[in-house]
Amino acid sequence: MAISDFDLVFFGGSGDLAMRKLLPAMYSRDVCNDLPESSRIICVGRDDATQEEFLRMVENNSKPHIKDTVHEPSWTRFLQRITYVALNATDVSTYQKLIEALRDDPSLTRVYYLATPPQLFAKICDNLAATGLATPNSRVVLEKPLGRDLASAKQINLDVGKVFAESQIYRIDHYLGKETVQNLLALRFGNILFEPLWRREWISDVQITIAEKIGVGNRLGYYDNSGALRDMLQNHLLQLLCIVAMEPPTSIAPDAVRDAKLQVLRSLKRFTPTTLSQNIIRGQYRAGYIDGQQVPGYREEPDAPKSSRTETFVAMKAEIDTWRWAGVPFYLRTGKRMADRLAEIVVRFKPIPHSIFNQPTSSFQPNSLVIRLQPDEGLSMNLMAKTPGDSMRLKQAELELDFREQFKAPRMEAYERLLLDVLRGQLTLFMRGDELEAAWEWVEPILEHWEQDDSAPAPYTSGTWGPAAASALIGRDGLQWREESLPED
Ligand SMILES: NC(=O)C1=CN([C@@H]2O[C@H](COP(=O)(O)OP(=O)(O)OC[C@H]3O[C@@H](n4cnc5c(N)ncnc54)[C@H](OP(=O)(O)O)[C@@H]3O)[C@@H](O)[C@H]2O)C=CC1
Ligand SMILES: O=C1O[C@H](COP(=O)(O)O)[C@@H](O)[C@H](O)[C@H]1O
Repeated sequence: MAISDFDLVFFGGSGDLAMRKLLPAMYSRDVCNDLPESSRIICVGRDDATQEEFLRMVENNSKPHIKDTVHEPSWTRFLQRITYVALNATDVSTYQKLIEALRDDPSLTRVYYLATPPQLFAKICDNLAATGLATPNSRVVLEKPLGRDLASAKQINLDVGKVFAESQIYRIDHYLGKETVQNLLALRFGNILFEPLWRREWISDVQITIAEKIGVGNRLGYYDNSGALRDMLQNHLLQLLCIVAMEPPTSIAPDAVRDAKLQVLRSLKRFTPTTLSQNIIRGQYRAGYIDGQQVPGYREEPDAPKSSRTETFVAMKAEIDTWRWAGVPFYLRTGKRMADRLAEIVVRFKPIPHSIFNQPTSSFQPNSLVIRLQPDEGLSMNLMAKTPGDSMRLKQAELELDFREQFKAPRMEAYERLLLDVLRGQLTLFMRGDELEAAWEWVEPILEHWEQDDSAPAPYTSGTWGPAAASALIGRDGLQWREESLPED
């Protein structure tokens, strides 16, 4: 679908996110000729920089983050789209500068992307309304964190909802922009093969892992107040779980998909005092080695509180109380400074009921489907196959689908896809307000439990797969995390 002419305003346009992700994403789409000729990008910050100074900042801080070789004429054209506006987003009297930078044409799409601390969302929306900028043709994009608990998420929904209709609000979860996540929809609902098996009768368990090698980097101020549960699990992991577990939506229309995801979130089994302590593990990284380089522990990171109890790792066993999923454990895990950068979903099927071969049933690895999001994007299906030769020996073999190899198409970063969707007015890959609240509602008892529990997160050495307790969590059910079940190289 073609994009019509737009003015895109990045509040926080001078910040880290805009420089590292948003502007490079817009350049990448521009170079592919996805943006209308006259469309404009307005970057807002407080700093009194001139247009020239700001463009130098973009040159120095944003251009290096473009993945492909920069095509200089396209880069020059891209810079010409950008206007820098210095204003204090909380001071309505400064918005005149923004009014002057915007084109006064109701046929244009107008997008306000709030890449600022969330404490500014309400004030920015109020000020946009007060200055007549919250027009019916405008859209607002909200960056995470979308709250730090249920009450603050509700407040954001309320504040933004006073000015913009739900159909104008785009809540970003960049995992939904990842190619494989959308491919999961294609796999489940574009094929007849999987859906009949996609249920408790055939699936034994599901593992979802997002492991990172990086530590907190320069985001300690934010992260120490957040932790892995708020930063990754409440949003990215739960969104992945929803797409794996949801009932077939009637179409790909935004509300059809979002209704189906909401149903999953509302069906997640609530934790009890017992399951809260048994089924959730939190950890914090200690010094160790990543790719042969020594790295400090979380508490030794610059500015980290020496006795911080913020979790940099979380693993849990979740369950979904529906006919389709009752009794199927969903193991979720995420952490920083882990052994590898890896994001994957592993769907394990039940074992065969009886062996007709001269091999015991226990020698048959149950089939599993591995959906890889990172580092590469693809699927692998593990099957039992006959080994070559004159004896009937069966061994595990892999059917592999590498999306990039298969389609030979250039890769699109998540932010590129999501920004295009905002500009097209396509809401399917964005969270609705009630989804956001349902996710917080489920997570909140965990946060409360940890607040009352004065024990520290389990330490784990950087460069490992997390605390031993995470292996014990899944081991209790006679299972292993996928990497633990793979043969050593
Ligand atoms: N950085 C990242 O990788 C990610 C960040 N986020 C979230 O995005 C948001 C922004 O993050 P990030 O870019 O890292 O933060 P930065 O601190 O780097 O940037 C904040 C931006 O907001 C602007 N800003 C702050 N207060 C005002 C104000 N009163 N008026 C106008 N502009 C203002 C700053 O402008 P100036 O400095 O000129 O005042 C700056 O452009 C945060 O909520 C963060 O949690 C989410 C995902 C990833
Ligand atoms: O939202 C976030 O995601 C990143 C990980 O994203 P990825 O696309 O690189 O997997 C994480 O590092 C960050 O802490 C979190 O805020």
